[in-house]
Amino acid sequence: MSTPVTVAVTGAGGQIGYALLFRIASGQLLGPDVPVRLRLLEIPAGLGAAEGTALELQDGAFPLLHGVDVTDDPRAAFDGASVALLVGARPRTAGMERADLLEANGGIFGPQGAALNDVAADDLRVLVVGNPANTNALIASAHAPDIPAERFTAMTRLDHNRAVAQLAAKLGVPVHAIEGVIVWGNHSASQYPDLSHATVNGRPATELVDEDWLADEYIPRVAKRGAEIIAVRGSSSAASAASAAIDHVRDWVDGTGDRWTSAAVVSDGSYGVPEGLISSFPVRSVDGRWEIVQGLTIDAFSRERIDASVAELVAERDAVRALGLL
Ligand SMILES: NC(=O)c1ccc[n+]([C@@H]2O[C@H](COP(=O)([O-])OP(=O)(O)OC[C@H]3O[C@@H](n4cnc5c(N)ncnc54)[C@H](O)[C@@H]3O)[C@@H](O)[C@H]2O)c1
Ligand SMILES: O=C(O)C[C@H](O)C(=O)O
Repeated sequence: MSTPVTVAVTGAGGQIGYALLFRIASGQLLGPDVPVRLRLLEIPAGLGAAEGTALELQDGAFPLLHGVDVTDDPRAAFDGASVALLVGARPRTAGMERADLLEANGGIFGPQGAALNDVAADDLRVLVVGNPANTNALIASAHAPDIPAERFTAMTRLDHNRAVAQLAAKLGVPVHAIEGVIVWGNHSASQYPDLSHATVNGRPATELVDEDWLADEYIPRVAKRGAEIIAVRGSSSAASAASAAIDHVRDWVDGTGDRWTSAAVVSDGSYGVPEGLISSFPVRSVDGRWEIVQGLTIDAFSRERIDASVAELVAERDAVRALGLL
C-alpha cells in the first residue's frame, strides 16, 4: 500500500464535516487503494465536536485510515496536506451585513491561505466549501503567493448536481442520461444553471423543455435550492454538500474524460470573465488539472445571466479589496 495522503478538513466539527469525514475515511475521496491521514481543524468552540467525530472515525475501523489529528492550529492542520477542504466559515447571523460577513471570513481565509502557503505539500489541491465560497477561495489564494492560483477552487458541484437532478426529474430520465449541464458564476442565488449545451440521451435538452419552464421554474429552483433546503430541513444542506465535495476532488484527481462538469476555478479571461476571479465554468479535469471547456457559443439569454453573476463576484472582490483583505 502507498504512503498515506494527508487530507485536511476545516470546520470538521460541523454538519458537513460529519457527513464528509466518513466518506473520506472509506476511500471515496481518493480511491479504494489510497490510505489517508485526516487532520481536523476547528476553532476552540468546535473542538469537542471534532474530537467526538475523531473517536467515531476510530470506531469505524476503516482499513484506509492511518490516523486522525484534531487541532485548532491551521499550521498543524495543513502541514504536509495534499488536499485541503475548507469547510469551516463564519455563518451570517442576525444584523450582519454582507460586508461584515466578507470581513469575518476574510479573517479566516487569509490566515488559512498563508498557513497553506507555508506548510502544505507541493501537490496541494484546495476546495473551498464555506460561504461565500468563491470569494473565500480568492482571499485564501491571495495569501498563498507560492501556490499556483489554479490549485484554489470553490464548490459549485452541488449546484451542478442539483441542475442535473432537476432536469432528470422533469423529464423522467436517469441522471446518467444527461450531459453538458453548466453552472456559471457565483455559488449564490445569482448563479446561472445553463442547459443550452446540455443533452438528454444525446438530444439537445432545449428541444425537450420549453423556454418558460427554463426561465421561470428551472433556473430559480436550482439557484435557490440552498434556501429551499434550509426552509424544509431547518438547516443548510450537509450530506449533499459533502457528496458534491467528494465528486469535485475525485474528478480533479482521477480526471473526467470527455465528460464535463462545473467548478469554480480561477478565470483566465475565458467567456469574458475577468482574469483572476474564481468563477464557476464548464470544466474538464485532464492530467490532474482543471481545464475550462473552450469554444462554446453563448447566446444573449446566457450572456445576460453570466454577466449578472460575474458582476456579483466583482462586487465581492471589490468589497474585500476595500477591506484590505486582498
Ligand atoms: N459551496 C456549497 O455548495 C455549500 C453547500 C452547503 C454549505 N456551504 C457552506 O459550508 C459551510 C459549513 O456548513 P456546515 O453546515 O458544515 O456549518 P456548521 O455551522 O455546521 O459547521 C461549520 C463549522 O466550522 C467551524 N469553524 C468556524 N470557523 C472556523 C475556522 N476559522 N477554522 C475552522 N473551523 C471553523 C465551526 O466551529 C463549525 O463547527 C457554511 O459556510 C455553509 O454556508 C456551502
Ligand atoms: O444556500 C446556502 O446558504 C447553503 C448552501 O450554500 C447551499 O447551497 O445549500
